[in-house]
Amino acid sequence: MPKRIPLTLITGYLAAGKTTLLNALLRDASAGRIAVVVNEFGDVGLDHDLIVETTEETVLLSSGCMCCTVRGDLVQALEGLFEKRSAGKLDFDRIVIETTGLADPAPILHTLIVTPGLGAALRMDGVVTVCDAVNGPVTLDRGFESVQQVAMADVLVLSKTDLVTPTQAAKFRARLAALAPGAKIVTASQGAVPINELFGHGAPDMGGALPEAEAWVNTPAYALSSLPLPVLTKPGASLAGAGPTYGLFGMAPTPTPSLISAIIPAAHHDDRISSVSMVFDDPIHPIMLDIWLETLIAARGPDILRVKAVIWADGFDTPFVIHGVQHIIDPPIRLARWNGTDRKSRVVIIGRDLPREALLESLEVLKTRPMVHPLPA
Ligand SMILES: Nc1nc2c(ncn2[C@@H]2O[C@H](COP(=O)(O)OP(=O)(O)OP(=O)(O)O)[C@@H](O)[C@H]2O)c(=O)[nH]1
Repeated sequence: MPKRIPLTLITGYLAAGKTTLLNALLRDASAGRIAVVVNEFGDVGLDHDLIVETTEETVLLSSGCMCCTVRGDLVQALEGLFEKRSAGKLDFDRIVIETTGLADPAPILHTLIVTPGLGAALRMDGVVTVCDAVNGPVTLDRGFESVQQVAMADVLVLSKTDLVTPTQAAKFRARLAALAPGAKIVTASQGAVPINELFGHGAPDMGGALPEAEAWVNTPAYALSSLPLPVLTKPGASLAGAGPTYGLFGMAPTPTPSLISAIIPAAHHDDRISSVSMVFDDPIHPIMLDIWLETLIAARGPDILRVKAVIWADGFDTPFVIHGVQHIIDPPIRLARWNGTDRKSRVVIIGRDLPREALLESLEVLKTRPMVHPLPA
């Protein structure tokens, strides 16, 4: 099977410093051959002009915000890059997409996973969110889009720290770390960031091994996180009472907006993000994994920002990596190597308006075995 091309998504709110980061990246000879897709909202593709190293490999999308209207264009642009590569007209080692400041990364990742052909040709190598130390705090207060961009990130690039005091920068950094406990935070000076800090943060591919997988899921970071998270289920609801319907979340599958706004204070967007993690010492039964995933997706698919998991399944001698966005789960990738002793499975879920306690309870189902009913005599 040909090696999949790593794809990095650069996102971040308006004027956060995305193009500055991209330019610095393209100037760095150690970054390898990069094909770039830029999405500029509006009639004039300004960012394209601003990209100093404009090359054959740069594709500009300008018909709207990538997460809403131009998903077809995005697919075409990427397919076009691969066609030229196959025809020997250009070559690249990775693809970088710069979104507009308004983009929600979830549907973009979703498109990349579900599009036939692209899913097999591309490997998500990470969501990089640029956060501006000057306007970032206010931006997070004002718009939930920017909070989601932070929550989904594998890497957070802190820009414009030269324009704030060290105390302000540290306070902002702490807020980012609370929103995205598993993300790496790096500081950029005019976009300059060491390449190894930006790349290599996606789910490991087939040849991947345990350390990579552990770093990607990063359960310890989520275990330490102590965000004041909303609880939507009634206290004491438990899996045991859920019965054969597997109503793991103890609530209606689609909560009404009025219920959400009644329970979650709209003023503090950060509180709407929840993340949970769990480590399992024993192998997980594949049927229980299916049941859990299907239930999670059916009940709360649109609110799932990421599911990251390394699963040691009953009956397999190497683990699987699972990556999900919204209601789409990427086909599991079976890792080639494992260290032979640690057979722990790790699961992280990042979502919006999700009941944290109920999510944790739902994960308990992965410790159980399917019930086997004896056949009638
Ligand atoms: N002082 C300072 N300015 C920066 C830094 N990074 C970016 N800028 C400036 O911030 C402004 C916006 O940067 P861009 O890179 O265009 O931001 P963007 O996120 O691509 O903007 P949009 O595509 O319009 O959303 C530019 O004037 C940059 O020069 C930094 O680290 N320090």
